[in-house]
Amino acid sequence: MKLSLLNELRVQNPIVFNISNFVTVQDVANGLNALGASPIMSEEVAEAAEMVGIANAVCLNLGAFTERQIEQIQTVGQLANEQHRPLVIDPVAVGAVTYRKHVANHLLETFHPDVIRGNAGEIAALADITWAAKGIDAGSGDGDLVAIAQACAQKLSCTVILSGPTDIITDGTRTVKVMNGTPLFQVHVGSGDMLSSIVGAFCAIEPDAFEAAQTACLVFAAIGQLVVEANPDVAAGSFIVKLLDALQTTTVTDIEAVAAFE
Ligand SMILES: Nc1ncnc2c1ncn2[C@@H]1O[C@H](COP(=O)(O)OP(=O)(O)OP(=O)(O)O)[C@@H](O)[C@H]1O
Ligand SMILES: Cc1ncsc1CCO
Ligand SMILES: [Mg+2]
Repeated sequence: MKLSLLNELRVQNPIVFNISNFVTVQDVANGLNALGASPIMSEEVAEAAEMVGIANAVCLNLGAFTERQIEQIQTVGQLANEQHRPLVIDPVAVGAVTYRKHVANHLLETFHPDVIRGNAGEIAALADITWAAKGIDAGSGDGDLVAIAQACAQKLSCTVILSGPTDIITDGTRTVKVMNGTPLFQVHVGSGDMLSSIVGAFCAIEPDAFEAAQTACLVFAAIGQLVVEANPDVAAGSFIVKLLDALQTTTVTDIEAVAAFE
């Protein structure tokens, strides 16, 4: 685990270009900014090449696309591959809505992501494994989550993060589990979207996507856990405010004190 990447991120202030969704775009922008990266968003395909050109990483969130945005997402994904920018995909609700699964599968035939970050329902759907996803949430199933994440990584030849109470990070061969976090992440819509964009920020400074992904998961989950440990009465509303504060102020030493991974 390369936790020192957090210090490098704060020095390098990488630009992360996000196609976000209208629900959580502010969380994504402010989460990246607080942590020490430089977010930029765009919904216009005409500026796609220039946007990818200035970006150090690209994160494509499939949370609320329109037909027109599918074209933009495809163009940006292909440009990221051509211009060798690290590419992260967040396949929101592909386990619950078949249209989204078809679109995601089509997009993944047109470009290659370095990392896919989703919850159990989303990763199972991309791996074609049966799971009862529930809307944007993970839902329920009785499969082996490590096997599901590895199957998805092998099928799509990329690093996969299956997030939840334990985050599973795998490139299909190597696998790490991050046990930090807090259930409060689940009561803030956008926690997952923030994590996906932060994975992009770490990929901008670490060429090994598996290393970048696991560090991003530990940093984000541990910071959320530290917020709750320092503020036992925190609840849905104040959690996001304190989380943004902590993304800015938490140090590598603070994270090392609670880090739980294997
Ligand atoms: N029960 C839990 N306990 C601890 N941490 C959790 C729990 N559930 C989720 N997390 C953490 O929340 C973050 C977001 O992951 P999650 O799997 O909830 O994303 P998601 O389902 O895509 O969320 P979103 O609602 O934003 O789409 C991760 O850092 C994960 O470790
Ligand atoms: C609630 C919701 N609906 C579409 S995207 C989104 C935010 C989680 O990504
Ligand atoms: Mg999500």
